[in-house]
Amino acid sequence: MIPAIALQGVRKHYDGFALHDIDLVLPAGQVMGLVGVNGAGKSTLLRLLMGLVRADGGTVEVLGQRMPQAQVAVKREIGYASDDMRLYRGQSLRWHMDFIRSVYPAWDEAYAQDLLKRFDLRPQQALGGFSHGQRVKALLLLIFARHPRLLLLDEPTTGLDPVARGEVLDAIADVLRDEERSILFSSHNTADIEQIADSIAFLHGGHVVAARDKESFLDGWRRILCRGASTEALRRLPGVASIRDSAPLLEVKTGAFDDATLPALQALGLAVESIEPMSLEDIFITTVRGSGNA
Ligand SMILES: Nc1ncnc2c1ncn2[C@@H]1O[C@H](COP(=O)(O)OP(=O)(O)OP(=O)(O)O)[C@@H](O)[C@H]1O
Repeated sequence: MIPAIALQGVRKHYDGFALHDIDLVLPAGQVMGLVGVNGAGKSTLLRLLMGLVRADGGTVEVLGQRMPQAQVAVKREIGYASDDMRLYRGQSLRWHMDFIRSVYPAWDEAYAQDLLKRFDLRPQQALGGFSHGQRVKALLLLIFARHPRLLLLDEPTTGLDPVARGEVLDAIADVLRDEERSILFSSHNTADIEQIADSIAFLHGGHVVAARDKESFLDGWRRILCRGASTEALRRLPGVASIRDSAPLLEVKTGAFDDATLPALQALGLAVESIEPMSLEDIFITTVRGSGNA
């Protein structure tokens, strides 16, 4: 099946910032979470996918078509939510719904009505009077109700209160339940990503520092406490990303935990005291600190 997104060797340079050789594939029907701190390059990557900016090198394919060349055709199939999207503050949500309905034959009014209720939005109210959370939900409603094949959501949950966050995440999860839709969404909130993503990419300093499916991310990382001394051989063990000496124990974080890990530690004279899974947030921070891409 044609992937929803395929980036190969993509580069983009700005004064003081660059995206470096980005390779990323989002299979059709999956949700990918793009995690990165402020300024990591998340919005730039999404703009490249939308054809809003042109890459300096590499290839960008969206729904099987080259971007930005195919952007006119492909954009009809993409729902893009970001700060770049300008809604008319003086017009009501109903006005926006009618406008999009007139342009997109796939507009689903019953679904739009359902989302109005779930998001507790008043369609006659002018958008200028909406709170930030209401504006985000209005934008998502306008996108979701036209059933795009691919959703590109740039930090859809940032700045939302916990209730609104839950509503938005549930709505995103629902989009996938009914049909074969693909979603790429960015966030610096790892909890949101953990909740709904099938795969995760960490972006830092313009590099993809890790990209895997969620289960293998969580399965592969462990925090191991042991007794013994840190050595060069320990630092060189596959996957070891951080070693902290908090005497009398040594804390080792590894991203390549498997059956060989404990025998390897024992062979170095370390006595393992405990092995704990790691949260996605801890995995992200450890990966970023160890990436060398400040
Ligand atoms: N058009 C542009 N011209 C010059 N620099 C740019 C441009 N667009 C983005 N940048 C720079 O690229 C870097 C990455 O920005 P980007 O918005 O992609 O990051 P981000 O991960 O989305 O950050 P945030 O979480 O703060 O939104 C920043 O240093 C930004 O200043």
